[in-house]
Order: sequence, then C-alpha cells, then structure tokens
Amino acid sequence: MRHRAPGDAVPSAASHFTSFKFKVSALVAAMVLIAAVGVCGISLLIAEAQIQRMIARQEISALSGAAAYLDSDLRARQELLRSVAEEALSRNLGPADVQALLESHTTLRDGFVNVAAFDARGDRVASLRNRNDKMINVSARPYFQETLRSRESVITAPFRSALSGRPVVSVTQPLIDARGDVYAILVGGMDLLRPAFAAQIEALRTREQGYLFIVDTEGTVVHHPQKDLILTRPSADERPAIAAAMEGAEGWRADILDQKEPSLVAWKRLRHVDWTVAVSYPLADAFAPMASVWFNALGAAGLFTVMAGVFGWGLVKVLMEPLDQLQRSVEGIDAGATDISAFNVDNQDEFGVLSRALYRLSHTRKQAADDLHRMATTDVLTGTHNRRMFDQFLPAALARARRSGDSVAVAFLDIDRFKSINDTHGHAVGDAVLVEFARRLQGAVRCTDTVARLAGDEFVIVYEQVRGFDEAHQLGGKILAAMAEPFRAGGATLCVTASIGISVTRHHTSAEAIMQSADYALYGVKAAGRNGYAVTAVGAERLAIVHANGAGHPGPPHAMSEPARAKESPLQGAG
Ligand SMILES: Nc1nc2c(ncn2[C@@H]2O[C@H](COP(=O)(O)OP(=O)(O)OP(=O)(O)O)[C@@H](O)[C@H]2O)c(=O)[nH]1
Repeated sequence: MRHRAPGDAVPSAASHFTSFKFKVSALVAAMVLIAAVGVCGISLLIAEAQIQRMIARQEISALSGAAAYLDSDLRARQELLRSVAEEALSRNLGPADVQALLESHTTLRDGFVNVAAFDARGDRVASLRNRNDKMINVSARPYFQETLRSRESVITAPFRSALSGRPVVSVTQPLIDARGDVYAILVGGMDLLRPAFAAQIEALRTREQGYLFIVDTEGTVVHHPQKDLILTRPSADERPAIAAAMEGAEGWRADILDQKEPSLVAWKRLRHVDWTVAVSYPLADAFAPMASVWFNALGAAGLFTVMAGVFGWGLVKVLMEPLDQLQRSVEGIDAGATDISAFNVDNQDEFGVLSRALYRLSHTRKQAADDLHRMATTDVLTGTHNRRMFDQFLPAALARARRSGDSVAVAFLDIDRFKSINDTHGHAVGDAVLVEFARRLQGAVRCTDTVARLAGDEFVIVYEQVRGFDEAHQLGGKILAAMAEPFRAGGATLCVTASIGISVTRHHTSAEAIMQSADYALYGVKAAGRNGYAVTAVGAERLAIVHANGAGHPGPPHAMSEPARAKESPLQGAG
C-alpha cells in the first residue's frame, strides 16, 4: 500500500479504474468468467470425448459391414473359380482344354480383369483376356507354390502383374484331374486401379469427409485414394494412419496426425483375408458442429461476465455506501469542516467500527487543536486573550468597522503603581491582583467586546459598534466603577486603580494608529495623576481626561489626589 505524503492533496474521488468498487466488480466478473469458461470448457471437452467415442463406434460398425462385404465378395470370386475347376473335373478336361473352358465362362469377366491358367511347371497355358498374351512362367511366385502345395484356393498379397504391369490381387484355384493331380492353376486377377474396384470400395464409406483405405497385415497398401501408395509399404512416420490400422484386429485412435491434420482412425480386419479396412476422419470435420456450440458457450460466458460485472458494481456500490459517506466526511473535515458527528454512527459492521474509530481520533485531534489554539491565543495567568490574539483580532475588527461604517474604540489600561504592589506584597499577590483585575474587566464589558492582556499590568479592550464619544466616556466610567471595590488578594485588601486611554476610530484607521492614539491618551492620564480615563480620537489634538471619584477608596498607594472631574488638556500639554 502506498502511503501519501502529508502534503499530498486528498483526491476528491477515486478514479473509476483504481476504485475499490471497480476492483471488486472486476474480480467478480473475472471469477464468473473463469467459472463460466471452466464449466463450459470442461462440459464441452467431456461432450467432445463422448462424441469422439460415438463416432469411433459408428465407424467401426460401418467398417464391420464393409469388411463382411469384402469377405463375401472375395469368397464369391473364389467360388466362381471353384465352379470352373469343378466343371473341368466333371468333364475330365486337360491343360489343352482350359482356354476354351475359360472363354465359355463369361461371368469370369465380371469377377476378374483377367483369368489365366498355368500348368504345373508354371507356364501360362491359357488367358481369358487374350489367348496370345506373352508367355510367362510363375513357378517362382509364392501364390503359385502355395496353391500347388495346398491344392487349395489362395488369395494373394497385392503384387504387380507380370502380364498387365498393374497392381493386382489374385485369386488362385487348382485344376485337379481324375487322378488327383494338379495339372493347372487358375489365377484370377483383380486390378486394384480399376475404377470399378475403387468405386466398389468407396461405396462402403458412410461419410463424405475422410477416406477409406485397405492395408494387408504386412503393411502393403491394397486400396488408398492416393493411388501411388498402392503396393507400397509406407513407414509409420510417413503414414501414421496406415501404421495405426495395423495395431490389431479392430480399434480406433483419435490422436493421429494424418497429413498434418488431427484425425480419428478406425479399423477392422477382414476374416477371410489378411486385409484391414480402415477409415481416416479429420477431427475438425467430426467436431464441426461443436464449433458453433463452443461459440455459443463462450458468448454466453461473456454475457454472464458482463452481467456479473454490472451486478457486482451495483451490489458493491450499495454495500460501500457507508464507506463513501465516510470518505465524504473525511474530505469535509480536510476542507475545514468541524462537525465530526457524522462519524458517530450506529452501524455494527466494519464500516461502523472504522467510522467510530475515526470519530474518536477526530475528537481527540479536535480537542488537541482546540487546546493548542487556546494556549496560543489565551493569556495563561488571567485567561483573557493574549497579545498574539489581540494582534490578529484588532485589524479584523477595524476591517469589519470599515465595512459596516461603525466606530471602534480601543481602551488601553495600565494598573497604577503595580510595581509597588509586587514589591510590598510579593509577586503572588501581584498575580492574584492581575487575575482579579482581568475578571472585573471581563465583567465590565459586553460579550461582544474583547479583553486582552498585552504584557505585565497592561490590558487592552476592543469595543465594536461604538456610537461616539459619549459612549466611550460611559465605557471608561464603567471600568473605573468596576475597580472601585477593594481587591482581596493573599490576605491583603488593596485599593487597585488603573489609568485608561480610550481612542475612538475614524474612517480608515489602522491598528497602529489607534493603538498609538490610545497609548497617548493613557500617557495623558498617567501624567495627569492616574486613576482615571481619557477619551480621544485618532488624530485628535485634545484629550478629555476624567479622574475617578476618590471617595470610598482605601487611600494610598492609589488614593485619588482630587475628586473626579473632567479636565480638558491640550494634547501637547499631556505630552
Ligand atoms: N506579579 C506580576 N508582576 C508582573 C508581571 N508582569 C510584569 N510584572 C511587573 O509589573 C510591573 C509593571 O510596572 P510598570 O507598569 O512599569 O510601573 P507601575 O509600577 O505600574 O507604575 P505606573 O505604570 O507608572 O503606574 C513591573 O514591576 C513588572 O515586574 C506578572 O505577570 N506578575
């Protein structure tokens, strides 16, 4: 947390993006987003896995059908050749009759691209397609040897035909004579590139996307949409889909990168021949419908997030209202407001606790500030204002008078022969006299007038809204009357008198001018024998000095020298 320097301005309101409300709302929105995306994501991933399994099951079931079809198709072709062999046996034919036999079976042309016959030495003795086909010998071919040895029909591995030069798979059938000897072997070839064969296999597909292929257990490609792969044995790196199809009799995998495209590969081995029919299906196509589901789910998550953010903002705004209130109060106090009662709330929540703690803090702070202010502006001994306060107050009072057109009077007081009180009765008695003197002064003025002790035994009174000299005379008389009673201090009874110089303002009077004028009047009273007052105006040349009536006074040290009387003194005389 960054701490503000004491001089930093208090921001009026937190910026939207750094405010606590924004942070909480953003947090709520983020949590909703994470939750929504998390729930949607997990659900959709589970759904995708289930769809994947479903597609795989569908593919395997379709492949089972295709495998069964291919099995029966190959068996039918074997049956076709077997029926020819049975006819040859029943008619007791020999190698020389085979060409005619083949040509008499027109259905052979439907089942095979060509049917050739080879004698027991492997030499071609007949060919359905063209009896003048080149002479070849197949005695070294495994299928020939296998058929000769087993005396059974064999379906060969794919190989390149010596006759046509094209990739073929052949079905063999031994021709056995009445003695039980194999005198020839029929070899029916199926051209793997022949459009009819490819169309027949492609018809087994259940989906438009992806492709179907056939591979034998050795890894030799029997059928593939990419024709140049037929008869090849691609490596697992080159063709992972083909390698996957050789992993067992039946299965599926969804982690195959076929031609750089994530694909699902499913396969099923045939029963009758060592072939595996397989399908490769791009996952992107498989999950194409899921894309819109994802889009809708993420859109819904986004909508929920916005709604949560707005709702969170509103909720936090309501919940944070007490804190806003607190902030406004603190800002108000920072701007100078003194009413701290707004902090004293009844809420029992954390805001209430914080608010009341602030209330206590502000209260203590206010008391300390008040004490400091009082100490700075109050005379410690007498409790009246001090010189500092007076220096601030007088110019302000004069400014007010200037604005209102009223007059201000300043009375400058000095206790007569105070030094001798100190000297005679001690400092403590002198202090007590000062305190009592101040008390009587306060009692002799209106509450709107201001009494201050300037220093030692010097006091000053500021009277506002004075109507003229007559009133100034009344004020002076009131002070003298207030001091007429003897002072009781420290067991002594003293007659304390004071000399008072009162000056009344005229327009645009400065504080210095009126103080000089009052001081001048005071000096005049002192010079004229003390225990009296003189009234003058700023810039006036004459003093009206009035002495207190000495009757009833206890006598020295401040006994009046003559009865109170008004005496006009020329200013220069007073000086
Ligand atoms: N007890 C007491 N005496 C103080 C205090 N401050 C100043 N004094 C004394 O007050 C006396 C003021 O005397 P002055 O005003 O100069 O003279 P004065 O004796 O009053 O004579 P005049 O003013 O001419 O009548 C001095 O002796 C100061 O030491 C205070 O706080 N307490």
